[in-house]
Amino acid sequence: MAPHAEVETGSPNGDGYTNGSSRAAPAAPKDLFTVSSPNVTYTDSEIRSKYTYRQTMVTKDASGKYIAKPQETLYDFKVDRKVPKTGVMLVGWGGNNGTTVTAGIIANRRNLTWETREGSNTANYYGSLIMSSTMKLGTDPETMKDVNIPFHDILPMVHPDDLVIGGWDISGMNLAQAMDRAAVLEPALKIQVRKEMAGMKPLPSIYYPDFIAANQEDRADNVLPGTKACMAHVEQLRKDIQEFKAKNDLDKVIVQWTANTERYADLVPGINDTADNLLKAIESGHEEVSPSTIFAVACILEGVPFINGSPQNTFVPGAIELAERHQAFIGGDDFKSGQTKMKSALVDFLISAGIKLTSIASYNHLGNNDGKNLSSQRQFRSKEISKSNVVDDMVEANSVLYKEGEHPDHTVVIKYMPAVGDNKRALDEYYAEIFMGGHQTISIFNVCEDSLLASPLIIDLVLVAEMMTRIQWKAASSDGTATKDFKRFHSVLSVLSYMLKAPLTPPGTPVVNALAKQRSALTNIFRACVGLEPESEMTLEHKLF
Ligand SMILES: NC(=O)c1ccc[n+]([C@@H]2O[C@H](COP(=O)([O-])OP(=O)(O)OC[C@H]3O[C@@H](n4cnc5c(N)ncnc54)[C@H](O)[C@@H]3O)[C@@H](O)[C@H]2O)c1
Ligand SMILES: O=P([O-])([O-])O[C@@H]1[C@@H](O)[C@H](O)[C@@H](O)[C@H](O)[C@@H]1O
Repeated sequence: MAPHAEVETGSPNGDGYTNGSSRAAPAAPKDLFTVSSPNVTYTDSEIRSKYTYRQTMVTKDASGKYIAKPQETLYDFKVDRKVPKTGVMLVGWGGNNGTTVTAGIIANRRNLTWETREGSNTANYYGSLIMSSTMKLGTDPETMKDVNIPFHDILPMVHPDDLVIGGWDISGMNLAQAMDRAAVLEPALKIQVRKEMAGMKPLPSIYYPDFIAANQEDRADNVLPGTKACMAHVEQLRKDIQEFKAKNDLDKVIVQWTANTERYADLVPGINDTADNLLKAIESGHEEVSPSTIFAVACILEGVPFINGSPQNTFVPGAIELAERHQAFIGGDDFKSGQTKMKSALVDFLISAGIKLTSIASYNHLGNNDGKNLSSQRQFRSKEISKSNVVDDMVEANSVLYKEGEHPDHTVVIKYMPAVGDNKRALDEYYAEIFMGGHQTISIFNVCEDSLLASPLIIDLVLVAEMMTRIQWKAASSDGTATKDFKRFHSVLSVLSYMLKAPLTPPGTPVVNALAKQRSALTNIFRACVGLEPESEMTLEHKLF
């Protein structure tokens, strides 16, 4: 993996920041590969590629027969090679995920090891697609074997060790105290990061009690004045971001919501249906504007990518329109960490194998604060939606098994059981019809250590969102004439879908939940940026000889 800058351990200054100002700028990573092609050029600052995007457009003739027509579109991609000094601000920084990902990055940066009863552990980024998975670069012509590279090396991405971390929380505990409260990490690890984390204190946040469970009130001792939307809150959050960026001498900031799951906001015409109405609603203090939407608006106006790791409908239509207006990046919803990640792979396998899944029963219980918040029906409803819709695209794509509107029974249950803490238990039963009236029953018992599964996703979401800010494209029209200037991808980053249960997509575009398809999309978009063809498993070189 490309080396990254040796950085000092930020000596915290206690006001919600690690002291990034003394940190060295990330060294320019040494390229693991270059592409030798007339369609790809490298300069010190950019990678340029000409990429032919091949699709098959399908129409119907008068008789109703499909007509499949191959179509090619030539794109120019431009990638900024300069890896920026990047900070991440977590909303809910003092939570289980926030403290765990912070400790994890510190431990990796310092290459810590710690003893447990099973033996010695060394810091790693397992569970991060970007940091711990590989992709096939190509084939060795001598051996005809695959050449695989670390996913992180396909494009000049930020290294998580170099991330500067800050954020907000309605709980005023410093990160060391909050790490103890979370009860996720081993004492032998905690003791090594405690000093640094003790100096990290979340910034006060906005708290509108009606949006999260009432049982969260006892944590809310670090809040800004005001319990409903106002433009002062938007401006304060923008100021927080500006100060974090300046104090830590950052080039980029990414903001992620890993705070509690909120209830859904009602979609109210004239209030949150358009960008202008949403801004007016904030001005007027409308009670249907949630804290997460306030954070989204602040980030959009500040030009900072905002990602929602929880299931609520943060991105009301007005927020999406505002993001499009400002060409700001947004992404969400709801980290896909354990039970649902498994589901989005297993359901894809079953249905694409022609097995008719007829029911899915997903039960899970957990004992962390997330579970406590989700014990409230309105907050659970947000999660139930995101956990239930994950099979829709796979079912709808198979008209052989399912008639129009037909789908498997699907139930989701979440219970709060304090005893198990962060070690969520997921129990699933998949019931399917198979050949000639047979049935297949798959029962899974899956202990998901929630925060240790979610933390690598938080990192991947930051790395991919930041990378997307350095990629631009323009399309040569089908007649080959050059078209408009370079522009960024659409504001809604559906490319983040692999890490999310309920992927947000540009209005009117389809939602893909199948895990393999999501990974393939991310992989092949990044490959296209360096002029490489999509990964194909055809391996004709092994078949046609
Ligand atoms: N595997 C996972 O852990 C996982 C997977 C998918 C989604 N999620 C979602 O991620 C979120 C965080 O999970 P967690 O386990 O860290 O929960 P947590 O309850 O431990 O942490 C949430 C934190 O948010 C803080 N908070 C609440 N409202 C806030 C506000 N308005 N501003 C700032 N801070 C606020 C709380 O004080 C708390 O510290 C939850 O919404 C959860 O549903 C978690
Ligand atoms: O990602 P996943 O394991 O399917 O879903 C999880 C739920 O099972 C769990 O109840 C909830 O607390 C987590 O926030 C997460 O959403």
